[in-house]
Amino acid sequence: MMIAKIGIVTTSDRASAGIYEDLSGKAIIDTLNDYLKSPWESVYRCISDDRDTIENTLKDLIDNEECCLVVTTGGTGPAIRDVTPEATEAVCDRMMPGFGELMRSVSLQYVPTAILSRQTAGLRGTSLIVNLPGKPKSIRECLDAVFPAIPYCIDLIEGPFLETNEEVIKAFRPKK
Ligand SMILES: Nc1ncnc2c1ncn2[C@@H]1O[C@H](COP(=O)(O)OP(=O)(O)OP(=O)(O)O)[C@@H](O)[C@H]1O
Ligand SMILES: Nc1nc2c(c(=O)[nH]1)N[C@H]1C(S)=C(S)[C@@H](COP(=O)(O)O)O[C@H]1N2
Repeated sequence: MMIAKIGIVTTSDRASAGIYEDLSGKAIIDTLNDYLKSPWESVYRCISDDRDTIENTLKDLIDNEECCLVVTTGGTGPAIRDVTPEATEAVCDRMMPGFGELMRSVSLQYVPTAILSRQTAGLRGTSLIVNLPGKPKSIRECLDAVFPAIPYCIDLIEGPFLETNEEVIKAFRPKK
């Protein structure tokens, strides 16, 4: 069976400088370990909120590491240093706006400031990039909402077959 490589990118000036531990990157890895039954391998990066660094990291994870999926955390808000959505859009050839729409909508159940996240998603060639907010607790809140559609999206871009632990999260595949 093909092992899916999944990129995890934390963009945070403070986590990358070691001022605090990167709990959000860890939360992505823990969540994917919970969700996925099929074998997968994480390729992890914790970087500053610098736009060129984010773009180069995303390109490296997709073009060289061959990740079928890259999940980012942080840098989606309105602060001046928050540029993850712009970096994502710059490296993608097609955007997937439904991800941001759904995550913002679901996140409103948890925080009234959900609308402050400009999180998006898009395709670079045959890889999917999904932005999550920076707060550790937002990771599961957002992934629980959008992950059911991710395995089918990866099927459509001809990536590896992602199988989930159905008691934790059920992947929805409209066509067999
Ligand atoms: N990767 C992370 N690991 C642990 N806690 C985080 C992380 N990212 C954000 N947080 C927490 O969430 C709070 C708000 O997140 P926010 O995205 O504003 O981070 P931030 O302060 O912009 O990070 P930075 O300024 O270092 O890039 C932070 O103050 C921090 O307590
Ligand atoms: N699910 C969820 N979404 C959330 C949050 C949260 O706690 N949970 N925090 C919001 C806040 S306070 C901000 S400022 C934005 C942007 O966060 P970021 O700059 O860390 O990416 O995400 C928003 N979306």
